Amino acid sequence: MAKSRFEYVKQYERLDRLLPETYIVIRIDGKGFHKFTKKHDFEKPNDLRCLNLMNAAARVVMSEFTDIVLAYGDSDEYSFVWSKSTELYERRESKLVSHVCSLFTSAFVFNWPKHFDIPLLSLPSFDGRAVLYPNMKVLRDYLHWRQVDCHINNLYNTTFWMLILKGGFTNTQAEEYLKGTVSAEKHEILFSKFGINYNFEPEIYKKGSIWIREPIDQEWHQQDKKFSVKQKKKMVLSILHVSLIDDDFWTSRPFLEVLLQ
Ligand SMILES: Nc1nc2c(ncn2[C@@H]2O[C@H](COP(=O)(O)OP(=O)(O)OP(=O)(O)O)[C@@H](O)[C@H]2O)c(=O)[nH]1
Ligand SMILES: [Mg+2]
Ligand SMILES: [Mg+2]
Repeated sequence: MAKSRFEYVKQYERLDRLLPETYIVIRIDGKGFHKFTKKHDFEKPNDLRCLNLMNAAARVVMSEFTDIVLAYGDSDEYSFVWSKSTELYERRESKLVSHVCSLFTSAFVFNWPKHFDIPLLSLPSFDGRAVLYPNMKVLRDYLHWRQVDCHINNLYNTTFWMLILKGGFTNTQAEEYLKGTVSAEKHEILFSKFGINYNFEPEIYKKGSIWIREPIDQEWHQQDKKFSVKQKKKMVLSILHVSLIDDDFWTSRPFLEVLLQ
């Protein structure tokens, strides 16, 4: 078929194939969730309904894109880690990022009524970015970074909101009170003022959530070779709230590194 004289405009499009043989991480983050959570009167500092909804939306994304091996989420963000060898959409960044973002958002909206008994009062949206990591060390350090961030924020927010909700502090007073305090001091404030042992706080708040694709057959847990497509299709998605920084997370699940290849 003859090309139209307008066809030349295609040349203006940009190639955006992501570097091969690198781990792709797509991180999405809620737009203006400070305002969104206020509007929907979320519980402070953690609203379990929202965390469950975020986890449900992440599960939808992982079910749709089987080259995502694991995902880590906390607060209003989620990181999706793809196998190094994925060739989905020829690794085109805009295709991958926009699909993940829009599917996550529609799953969040679609599943809202299952988690909240109030209607949605504004339209949530999520930004997205792809970052490439060249080896397992940096990939693991990336996940550690997000989990440490979750821990630091949660310890701060738990102490901050206790001071306000139970301690009678104003926002400004609580902020001033916590300025410059280290972790141990926040633990101490929680314990001495409110009788809270931070270590006993729910793991989902302290560690965030991790979805993994997991073989159901125990033998596959030991496998150090590649998985067949048939085996991959039979895998299940499991959610965990554990330390990613622990070597144990990886050594007890050797199939993850195989899937990530
Ligand atoms: N009360 C409450 N607030 C939450 C919860 N989860 C997230 N948030 C709010 O969402 C915000 C997320 O932080 P950010 O992603 O840095 O900020 P943002 O307002 O979404 O702004 P942008 O991401 O830059 O668009 C937090 O600062 C909280 O205000 C929750 O479970 N309960
Ligand atoms: Mg946000
Ligand atoms: Mg955020």
